[in-house]
Amino acid sequence: MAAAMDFEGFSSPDMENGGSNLFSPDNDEFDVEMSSLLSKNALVSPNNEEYEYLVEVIKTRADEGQGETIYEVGTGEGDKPGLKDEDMKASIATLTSICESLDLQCVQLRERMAEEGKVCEYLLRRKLESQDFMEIRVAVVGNVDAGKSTLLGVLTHGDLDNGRGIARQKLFRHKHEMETGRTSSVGNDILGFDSSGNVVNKPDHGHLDWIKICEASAKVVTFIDLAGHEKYLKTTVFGMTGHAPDFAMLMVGANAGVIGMTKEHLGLALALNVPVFVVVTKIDMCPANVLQDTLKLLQRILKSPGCRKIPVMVATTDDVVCSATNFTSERMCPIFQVSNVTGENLDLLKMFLNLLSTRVKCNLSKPAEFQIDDTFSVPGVGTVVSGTLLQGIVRLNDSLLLGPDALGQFMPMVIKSIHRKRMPVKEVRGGQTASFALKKIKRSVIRKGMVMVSPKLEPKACWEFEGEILVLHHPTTISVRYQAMVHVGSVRQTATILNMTEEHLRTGDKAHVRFRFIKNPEYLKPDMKMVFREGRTKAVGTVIKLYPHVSAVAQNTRQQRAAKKAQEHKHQVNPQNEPQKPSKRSRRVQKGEYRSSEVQTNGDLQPPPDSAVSKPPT
Ligand SMILES: Nc1nc2c(ncn2[C@@H]2O[C@H](COP(=O)(O)OP(=O)(O)OP(=O)(O)O)[C@@H](O)[C@H]2O)c(=O)[nH]1
Repeated sequence: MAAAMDFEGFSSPDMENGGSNLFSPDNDEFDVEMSSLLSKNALVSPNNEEYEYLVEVIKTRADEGQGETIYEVGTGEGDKPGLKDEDMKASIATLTSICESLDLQCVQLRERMAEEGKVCEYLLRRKLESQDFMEIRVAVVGNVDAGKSTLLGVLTHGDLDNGRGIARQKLFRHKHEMETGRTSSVGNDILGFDSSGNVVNKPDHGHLDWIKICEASAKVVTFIDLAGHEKYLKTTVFGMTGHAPDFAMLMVGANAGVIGMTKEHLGLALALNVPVFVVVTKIDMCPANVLQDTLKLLQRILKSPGCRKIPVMVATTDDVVCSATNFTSERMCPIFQVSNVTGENLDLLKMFLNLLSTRVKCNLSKPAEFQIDDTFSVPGVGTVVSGTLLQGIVRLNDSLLLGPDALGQFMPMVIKSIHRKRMPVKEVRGGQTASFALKKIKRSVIRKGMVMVSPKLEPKACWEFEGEILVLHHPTTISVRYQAMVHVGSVRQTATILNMTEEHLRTGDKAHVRFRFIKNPEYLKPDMKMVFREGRTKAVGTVIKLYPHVSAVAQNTRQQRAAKKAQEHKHQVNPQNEPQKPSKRSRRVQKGEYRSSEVQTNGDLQPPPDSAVSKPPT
């Protein structure tokens, strides 16, 4: 039961989502007597025992795919692919009945003729409660004017563009963006799909109600719209690191081609291990020869030793199913050609987005770890932080630690309310983005790069860390004491090179480098991907070692004041009961280290009660 790969030069029997063979003998629960389950006829007329086993297998696959899987009917181990019409009918009936028992929606994706008959692929997607939905994050990158905002406007609002920027108007957030037509900040737009894969976005007078979209969706794709202009590169890098995208959508204007920041953005996605797919826009206004030149150059760049990608042109629904189910393999790079004005091929792109499955394994059993990417002050609510829950589960009223502050300390805080895509919820799970309202925390104490973690993690901040880096570009040489901006997760801070394994680094060099943040200690973890940049200088790499700073948990100021007051009160009531530790000077006086003339009669130098000096000071 393996999905066939139609693409030249690319065959991956070991696919992560669709077509993976769960009946393989490696499966622990595999029973040798059930070898019939490996056959393409497994679903034709299973007996009770076989049926139960099939239910279990499909349930496991759906669980592993966070609620969905792609299932192929008509292929089997050692069999020539294809089923006769009658057998296919019986198989589909069995599959439908299994899906009903598991509350899965079963939608046919494609049917093809193989050697011995038909092969069909189905999307099995769990029908989720209105409060729950799967989440995919797609970073949208590409050079200025490639059509990023326009495509997002068209996809999320359903109306085509006029070629003069009408679709993007719905997305701009700042007045200057309206005036210049340029995106400058990280923006989010959502596209919801129901369990059958239909788009649920229904704008009301141009306005999208996020809560309605989420309630009607089984899967929500969040687009992280990043700026294309070089002067906003810092924001773009932050979007790619701080917003933890599952995929990157690289946009290329067909007529302009691979220009400006296109290669830069592609390199960034590659460095951060984010799988990329390409969307070539404006095919309605581009002469055929120019389009061909753009596609040729694009393919050449993707195949080059620096990228090592396998470009796949997506032109049919078959191509969509194959590329979506094999996309997480990271080496494959699907290429779409669309027009935001005529709508050509937008259906293929939507189908592809609907089939994408999240890359991030959400470790729900691990202690919670939330990466903050923004803060807000909401009237009547207070301080709100937004970001991504990297692991664990966070529920209402949970106590977490917020930090690190400038001293590297973490402050206890309580979750007052939770929103997912503006919808109030009771909990959020690993891999999902959310906003939390925090009890009694001022917005001014929070900065980007801070985290909120479970106290079980015993978080430690670090001023210094070691990274294994590769210099992608530097006009001269990098040496010790060089300073540049480090991006790791949502951390964005200047760091100095303290030392490194090479004396100097030039373009193309690799080294182990020890960095020190200049302003605040930060919460990092080994294996995080990092970008180190300043102007045109760029290095990418991985955090390999941390030098942890203090691991203190700060009391919040109100608690501190209350504790201090209680202490003072105790002393006033009966100061003799709990003598204070004598000062260094009074201890010396006690030991006769000072001459009597030096002894003054202020309280500090009064001989303390015996109990306080019973032990020699250490
Ligand atoms: N004819 C045609 N015009 C398009 C298409 N897509 C976008 N445009 C036009 O191209 C121009 C630029 O599009 P934008 O969406 O602003 O480009 P962008 O990539 O978001 O640019 P930045 O936000 O500055 O990074 C607008 O005038 C759009 O109307 C298309 O498929 N066909």
